[in-house]
Amino acid sequence: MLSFESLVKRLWPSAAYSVPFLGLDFSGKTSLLYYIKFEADVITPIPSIGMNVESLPLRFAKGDISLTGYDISAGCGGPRFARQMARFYLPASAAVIWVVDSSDRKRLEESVEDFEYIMHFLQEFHLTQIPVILLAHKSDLPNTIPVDELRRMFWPHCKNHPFAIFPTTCRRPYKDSGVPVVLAWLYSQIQASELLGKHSEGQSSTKSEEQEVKEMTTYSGSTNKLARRLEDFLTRAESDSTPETFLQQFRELNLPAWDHYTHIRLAYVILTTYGRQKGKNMIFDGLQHYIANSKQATGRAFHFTMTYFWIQIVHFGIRSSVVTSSEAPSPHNDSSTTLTSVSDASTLVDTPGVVTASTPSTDDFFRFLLINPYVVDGNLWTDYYSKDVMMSPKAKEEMVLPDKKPLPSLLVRDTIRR
Ligand SMILES: Nc1nc2c(ncn2[C@@H]2O[C@H](COP(=O)(O)OP(=O)(O)OP(=O)(O)O)[C@@H](O)[C@H]2O)c(=O)[nH]1
Ligand SMILES: [Mg+2]
Repeated sequence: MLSFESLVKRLWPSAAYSVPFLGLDFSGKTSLLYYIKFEADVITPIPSIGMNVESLPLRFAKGDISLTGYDISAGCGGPRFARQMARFYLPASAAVIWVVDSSDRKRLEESVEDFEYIMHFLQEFHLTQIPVILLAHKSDLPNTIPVDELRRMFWPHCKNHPFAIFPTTCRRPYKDSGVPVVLAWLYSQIQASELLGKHSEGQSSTKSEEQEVKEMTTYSGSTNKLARRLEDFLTRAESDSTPETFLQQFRELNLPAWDHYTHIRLAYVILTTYGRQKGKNMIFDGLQHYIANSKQATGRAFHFTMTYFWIQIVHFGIRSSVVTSSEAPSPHNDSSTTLTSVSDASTLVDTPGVVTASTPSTDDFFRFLLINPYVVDGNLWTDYYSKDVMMSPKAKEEMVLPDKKPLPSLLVRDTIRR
């Protein structure tokens, strides 16, 4: 069984303080994350799936601090997906940032309800020292909900957490956006908890591993199907063979299993090792060969659109897993680019003739799963395709576009990166 500490160490390998941006969909989490990173409103976000993870090196008069900011979106797994995933991510947080779209009164109750769930979770896990920051976001818009009203609604759920509420916006110059005040408060809280020895390391290590495991498995709110599947995937990833052995097994028609986990790992290992252009063809050809020649896949037929769909989803997830410390010019940090990720993004560029292969480690796949938990959902395609379209003879033979919504766009992801 996996402990929180091991999960988090693999997810955020550096020593940075991890800070999740949580809140309802459309509240502005992704916008804020990149606004902080670039000190400017430079991205056009699309509804996120999975997570966006960014290094945020911050500079203050009293010293520097490195945060790993990430937003967990509701994503493809349904509106409750993010909160069901909380148990995997929150225990090592240095703070929790809850984003409210203060211009949206209609969804206020829903936001309070989800916030209450997260607070309840923190209580249950005795994570009561974690500072909680509520952002009354989109403060540039007219008729926003007054900060005092938000305080009255949210604060009672905060119990003993250090709590603060700030209006913020990404639509004003950085210095007038409210964000610098938020970060200064966060910095002071982290400093204070360092002095008192209460940083996450101390918080989670005060419990025995046995106690953690028991709580993980018995917590009433966290028993949804996808969370259990993620746990199952992570457990399998713990004891996987090396990527080289795995590829060898694929070539020799001798994979350990023929199931969703194996297919996702296959796409991941091939795309990260060979890049998208070459990898995509290897997956198409390799799967057709496997299905035609292996008893393991007896009765299965190659499905072109389904295969393409998963290549796209896994490729998108690989892009999301790249954490950089300063890959774009940031006023926080002007040192040269350093990639600290599972795989250098350049391995994935479709540039003919250029193959900058790098075989991922087993840990990399583990981390990929944590950042992109939605890939565990074998029915994810139903978010994009109707059954009639996906199961049509045409879709089995050739690539058919989704009829419900467009596939996640790699171009948008790349725009964010620049
Ligand atoms: N007026 C205004 N709009 C904002 C602000 N911040 C974000 N938005 C817009 O709000 C919308 C939602 O922003 P996102 O950053 O995608 O929200 P999110 O919480 O990440 O949404 P999901 O990924 O779906 O969970 C986008 O249209 C943004 O441009 C802001 O400060 N002011
Ligand atoms: Mg988002």
